[in-house]
Amino acid sequence: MTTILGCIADDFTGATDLAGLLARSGVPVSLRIGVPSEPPTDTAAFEVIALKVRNLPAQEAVSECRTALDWLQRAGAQRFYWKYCSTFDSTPDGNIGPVSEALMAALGIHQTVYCPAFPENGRSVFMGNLFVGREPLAESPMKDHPLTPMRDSNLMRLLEPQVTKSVGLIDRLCVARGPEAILSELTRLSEQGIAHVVIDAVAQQDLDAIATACRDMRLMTGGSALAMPLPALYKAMDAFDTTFAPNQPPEIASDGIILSGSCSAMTNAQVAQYLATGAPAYRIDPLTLAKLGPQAILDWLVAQDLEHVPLIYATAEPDAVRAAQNELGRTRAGEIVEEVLAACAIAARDAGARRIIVAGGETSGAVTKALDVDRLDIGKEIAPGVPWTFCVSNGYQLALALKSGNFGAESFFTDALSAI
Ligand SMILES: Nc1ncnc2c1ncn2[C@@H]1O[C@H](COP(=O)(O)OP(=O)(O)OP(=O)(O)O)[C@@H](O)[C@H]1O
Ligand SMILES: O=C(O)[C@@H](O)C(=O)CO
Repeated sequence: MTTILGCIADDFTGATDLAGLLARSGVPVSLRIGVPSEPPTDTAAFEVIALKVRNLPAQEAVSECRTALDWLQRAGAQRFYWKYCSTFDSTPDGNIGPVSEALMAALGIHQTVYCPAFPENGRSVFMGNLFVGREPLAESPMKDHPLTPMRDSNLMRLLEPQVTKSVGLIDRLCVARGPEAILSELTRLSEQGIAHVVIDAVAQQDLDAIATACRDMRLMTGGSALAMPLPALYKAMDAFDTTFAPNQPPEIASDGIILSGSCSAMTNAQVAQYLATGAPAYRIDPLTLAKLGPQAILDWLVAQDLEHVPLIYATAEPDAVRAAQNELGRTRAGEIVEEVLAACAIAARDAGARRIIVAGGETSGAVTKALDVDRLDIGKEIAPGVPWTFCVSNGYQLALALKSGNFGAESFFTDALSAI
């Protein structure tokens, strides 16, 4: 099937989030892990390429995203979506802005929109400021993120140092007037040379209006929720054939493992709640790991009964994360944890785990790469933005749930296990 929308996601949980929200419309969605080495065949109407580029140097991120764009263009896509985090995770160097500008240049377009709002998960944008629940981004737990601490809530100020062209805003007052008002404001801003337009949205109706206004844009950028209305809009435009057979989820054995590398406030609460169930658990201390290596963790894992779905976690409160980073450096602390959780995923799979739950985007990237998975099928949504996915790793059929740090209820881990 010719691809209608080609999507590039900057991390793996972001990719499953986007694929899950697109799949809510019942359309065929294919999720590729990394840019496929083969030319496109057997493509879906909606293709999502999961990359791990959020924390790379900007030039490397740009180069990977350009390669993804080329593949999606070869799949026939005419419209594209650049998916980043609903909490706009980035640094002054990027990578949201540099990738947008590179994709715009490659597509020969002069304007795009930015909207990370995801109202179902409490992310809203008002007067260009991003809120997490009722808190401005910079006052939310995101201020302590281990890799991209967010210390400003204003999306224009966050984006400006990342791009070379001008940044503007379409505010909620305009969005509330509907798609035509949004379109004419985009045109007015374009005439003023504004290339990067942040758009307010506090509710899904706002995102529906923005998506309607922008449905013909060659490149949109944002969180997953802005993309969610696109399948229905394209169907209404007769942009693709809507007859297809839905996939049947495979039967998956119940042995499993939970690997948590996210240190978000929500993951801390989810880990605490899972520990309270009495499930077997191992806490990774990055300082001990750096000193003694991973063997003790792997030995513990192979001694477990995977029917009880053990939890291995480095999840910690901000003070403990800072202490590890002060000693090891931010990048090294992150890397050694990701490496050991990736090694645990392989060991657990080889010991019979068929349900693997991973918390954290970078962590999910490391685990999925280690499992050498190249494609995920999208299954049932466990929580908004977190579907079960299915894949084959080393000949084994696995179910993977890749949970964004902040998503899911406190009972997420038990919710996931009972949703399959
Ligand atoms: N105790 C710890 N000390 C220092 N770094 C840690 C610790 N535990 C985990 N990390 C690192 O913190 C980073 C967490 O990022 P990750 O993307 O996995 O989670 P997240 O940001 O909460 O998730 P998402 O991107 O989906 O919102 C990883 O690189 C992980 O290895
Ligand atoms: O948008 C989000 O919050 C998530 O999909 C994500 O990108 C987490 O890394």
